[in-house]
Amino acid sequence: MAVCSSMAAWAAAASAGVLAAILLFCLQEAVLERPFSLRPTRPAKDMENIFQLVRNVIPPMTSKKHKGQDGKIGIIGGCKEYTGAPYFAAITALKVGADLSQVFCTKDAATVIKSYSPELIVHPVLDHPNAVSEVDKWLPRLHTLVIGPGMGREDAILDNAKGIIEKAKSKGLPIVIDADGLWLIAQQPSIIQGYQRAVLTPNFMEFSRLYEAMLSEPVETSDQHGSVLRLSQAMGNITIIQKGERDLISDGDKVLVCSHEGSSRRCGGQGDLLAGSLGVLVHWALLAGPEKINAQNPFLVAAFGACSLTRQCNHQAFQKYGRSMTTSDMISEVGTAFNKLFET
Ligand SMILES: NC(=O)C1=CN([C@@H]2O[C@H](COP(=O)(O)OP(=O)(O)OC[C@H]3O[C@@H](n4cnc5c(N)ncnc54)[C@H](O)[C@@H]3O)[C@@H](O)[C@H]2O)[C@@H](O)CC1
Ligand SMILES: Nc1ncnc2c1ncn2[C@@H]1O[C@H](COP(=O)(O)OP(=O)(O)OP(=O)(O)O)[C@@H](O)[C@H]1O
Ligand SMILES: [Mg+2]
Repeated sequence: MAVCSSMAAWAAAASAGVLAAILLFCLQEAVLERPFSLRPTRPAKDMENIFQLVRNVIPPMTSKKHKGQDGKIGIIGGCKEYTGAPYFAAITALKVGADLSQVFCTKDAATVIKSYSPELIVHPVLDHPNAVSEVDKWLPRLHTLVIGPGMGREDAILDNAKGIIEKAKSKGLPIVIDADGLWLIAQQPSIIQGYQRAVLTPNFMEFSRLYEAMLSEPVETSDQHGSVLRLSQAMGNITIIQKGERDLISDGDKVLVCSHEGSSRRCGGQGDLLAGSLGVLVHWALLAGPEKINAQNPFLVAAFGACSLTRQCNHQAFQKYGRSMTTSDMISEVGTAFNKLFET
């Protein structure tokens, strides 16, 4: 770190007090530059090895398992305009290690998404008159629901999504809400408020919309930690990932910061990859049980894992493709990124 290496030159001229101030500056910089830093309301020791906690929840590969045991993820999204987003989320869930990935989209998006990949099970039901009951039939066979990628904002679809969320909550299903699912939540926060088995994954714009809807004031950009903490508390301690240059993750009690190195490439679809990976990690973190995660909030552990993985995929893909990198290139990196972060 440049400022620290030139400290020797400074030492000759600086008094002990100034030197102490420079040391403090370096230490602070070092903390902020770590892959994560923590601003807890409780002692930092309990989340120190957050990476290890993520590793602890990854299920072992054994011959004793049957198809589906490592994860059955449902994606609610996909419409005429957006077919890539649900595909990105669904295929990422499989690449992270889920066994089955199902997309529930509108009729005219289904053939398109099916054409992207034979691995996905695609249901053309989201604009069906009985969409809610059609999806409800599948909920008992899913571990996590990811709502929003490419869902669009048509009133009829948003109404169906609201009904699907109610059904999922009644079954205690963990729910990731992203993209246009967050548009719905900003209009009607009570749909999810207080449901602590949900994780919200807003980008800058989605966070601002939700924050203003819940706290009736603009986001305080100079106090990012406080803002994500306050929004989580206002939502009833739902876990929130505020995506950005650094990802801020809060359950209303703690704030984790994921600043794992990514790149300066901001192509569309990266949030959809994050949402799909989060769907799997939430299932694994809940399945692992409290002893594997130091009795921490499983949604915090899963969120940190998904943020780190997404940024690592970005970093690896950018190394290869630079400015021409796309989210599809990132998806090709999921296996090696996951292995590098969590299995070596
Ligand atoms: N290939 C696809 O099918 C894709 C579909 N997508 C879907 O598109 C729908 C709308 O998503 P959007 O993210 O565009 O909608 P938003 O309403 O969140 O964002 C609208 C616009 O805000 C701007 N913006 C984003 N971050 C910003 C920042 N930090 N500061 C200032 N402006 C910023 C961007 O230009 C963005 O398009 C969602 O359903 C999403 O899933 C996207 O995920 C991208 C890829
Ligand atoms: N300025 C930045 N520097 C580094 N990484 C960033 C930056 N902004 C966002 N990211 C990372 O990019 C990923 C996607 O965040 P982004 O804000 O683009 O989500 P999004 O808008 O929902 O994406 P999508 O296009 O899929 O909807 C996250 O992993 C986030 O950490
Ligand atoms: Mg998004």
